[in-house]
Amino acid sequence: MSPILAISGLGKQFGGVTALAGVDLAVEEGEILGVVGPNGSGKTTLFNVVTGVHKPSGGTVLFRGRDITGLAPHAISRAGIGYTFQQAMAFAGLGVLENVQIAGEHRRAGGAANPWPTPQALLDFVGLSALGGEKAGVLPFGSLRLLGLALALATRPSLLLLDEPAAGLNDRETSALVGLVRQLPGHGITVCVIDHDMKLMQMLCRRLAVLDFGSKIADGPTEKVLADPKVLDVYLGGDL
Ligand SMILES: Nc1ncnc2c1ncn2[C@@H]1O[C@H](COP(=O)(O)OP(=O)(O)OP(=O)(O)O)[C@@H](O)[C@H]1O
Repeated sequence: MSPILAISGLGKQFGGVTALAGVDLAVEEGEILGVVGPNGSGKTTLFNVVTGVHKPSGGTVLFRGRDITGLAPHAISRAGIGYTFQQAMAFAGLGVLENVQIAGEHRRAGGAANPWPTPQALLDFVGLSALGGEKAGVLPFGSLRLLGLALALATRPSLLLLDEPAAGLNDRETSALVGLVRQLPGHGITVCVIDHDMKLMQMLCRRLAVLDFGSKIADGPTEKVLADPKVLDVYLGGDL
C-alpha cells in the first residue's frame, strides 16, 4: 500500500540556518509514527512545512498521492491533515463545547463515517464532557491539551500530527492521552507524533524516525532505533 504521507527531499532554510536538509519520510496508513531528535533538530519545522505554516525551500510532500507542497494551511487542513500545537490553542473567552463546534465548522467534507458525529461526542471521547459549559480560558493545563486534541479531531483529519502532546502533563494525564491516541488508528486516523519523552514514544509508536541537524539519521522499529549507536550518540548526555 502506498504511504498516506510521502515526504521527499524536504528542505527548509531560515536565512543561514538549515532546519531541514533534504528529509525523506513515509508515513504508512494506520500507524502511529514517532519523530524524535535533539532540540533544534527540525521536528517542528517538519510539521510546519507539511501543514503549510512554512513554505519549503525544496522537496515535495504527497498526501494520499496528491502533491500538497506549499499549499496554504487551510487547504492542507481541508485535504485531511490535522495538527495540534506545542502550545494548547483555543478561544479562551468561548465555552469548551463552543470551541469544538467552531473547529467542526472547518471540517473536511466527505471521508469515512465520523466516529464522533457531534461536538458533545468528541468531548465525551477526550473526557471533557463535564466541562463543556466552562470557558476554555479557565481550564487547567491538562484539560486544555485534551481540548486541543478535540479541536484537531473536529476537523476530521485522516492524518493527525501531534507536536509534544504530553508536554506539561502529569503521569495520570499522560496515560489518559496515550489511551486516546492509541484508539485513533481504529477510527481511521493515522498519527505522527513528536515528543522528547522516550517512555511515551515507546508506549505509542512501533516505528521511530530520528532527526539530527535537519537530516534523518535513523528510521525503523522503535526498539531497534533506540539501540542504534548513531541515535545514542546524538543523545549522549541527554535524556534517552
Ligand atoms: N521561524 C523560524 N525562524 C528562524 N529559525 C527557525 C524558525 N523555526 C525554527 N528555526 C530554527 O530551525 C532549527 C530547527 O528548529 P525546530 O523548532 O524545527 O527544531 P525542533 O527539533 O522542533 O526543536 P525542539 O525539540 O526544541 O522543539 C533550529 O535551529 C531553529 O532555531
